Amino acid sequence: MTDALTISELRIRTRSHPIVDGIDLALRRGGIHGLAGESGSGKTMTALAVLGLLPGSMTASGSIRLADDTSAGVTTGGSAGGSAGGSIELVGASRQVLGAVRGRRVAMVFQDPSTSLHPQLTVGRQLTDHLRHHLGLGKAAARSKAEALLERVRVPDARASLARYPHQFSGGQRQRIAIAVALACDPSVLLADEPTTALDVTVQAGVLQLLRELVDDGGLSILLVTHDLGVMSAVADEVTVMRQGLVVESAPREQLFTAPQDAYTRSLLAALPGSSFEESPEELVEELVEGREGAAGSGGSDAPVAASDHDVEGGAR
Ligand SMILES: Nc1ncnc2c1ncn2[C@@H]1O[C@H](COP(=O)(O)OP(=O)(O)OP(=O)(O)O)[C@@H](O)[C@H]1O
Repeated sequence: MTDALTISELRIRTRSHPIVDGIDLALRRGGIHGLAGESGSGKTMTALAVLGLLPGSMTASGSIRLADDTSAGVTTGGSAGGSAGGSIELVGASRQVLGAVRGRRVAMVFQDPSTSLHPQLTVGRQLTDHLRHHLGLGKAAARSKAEALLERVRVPDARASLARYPHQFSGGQRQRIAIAVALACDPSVLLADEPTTALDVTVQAGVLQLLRELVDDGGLSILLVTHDLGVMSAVADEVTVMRQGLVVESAPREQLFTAPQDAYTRSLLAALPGSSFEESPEELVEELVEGREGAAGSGGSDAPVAASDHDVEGGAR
């Protein structure tokens, strides 16, 4: 299977009405695929369907296939949830298959990092518990991997940070820590649902840059759910636009932003300040943040990550 995740004819419905009405989406390996669209269009439910985490009142049909590069596969047989032809079907998968996929092959980060962090456990404990439970690591190995994970997501002073509690970090650093937890088992796919929406504009850039770096470093593909097309323009390689449970347009970033085919996409883009898509994602992130700072009348700058997150010094109490 060439793509990291392939969604085909996905339908999600409650007893009374459709939520997602037959969508297709291919998340390329080593790419960021943006899922955009108005509130209620079905973006979050699409992401939750990947992990089999839809509300109990909803059912899914169609197909979500996850590339399976391991020789053993997740399970030994069966068509629903089985590993076949180098991929694992997630729609209708058994608990056993979903349990093996969640957190290990596919991880998720949410708008509010507190969703994934326990307030009364140190960051080190949360990471090491996770690593010991999922990867069976010993205490020392788990601690050293936990420290490496915090370094990977650029939390300053990783070793000392292991002893701190989530409330001792700023919002941006908490989101980085939530990303570290998500990456603990080296998933191939990260579902990021509005990961920067709750953050200050200056902090958003650092987190977006981190997502880009994680993908560029190799081994990770990201489905980035956001209503914010500015964020999309900065980091996504491809963008799918949803409206009322349907895909209205799906295209590479440049094409979508410079030659949108659909009237709804055009109306969303009309609200954005113009950008040149010849620039690198890093330049676009910078431009996005500068534009927003200007609009917000902020005097802040896109300083290096630790400073722009005004973390540890500014955030740790
Ligand atoms: N627990 C639930 N039970 C029933 N319907 C729900 C539930 N959660 C969400 N919905 C409905 O499902 C539809 C799709 O919601 P979803 O959260 O996927 O939208 P979204 O595109 O992610 O929007 P937003 O950007 O506001 O999060 C909406 O109409 C919403 O009202």
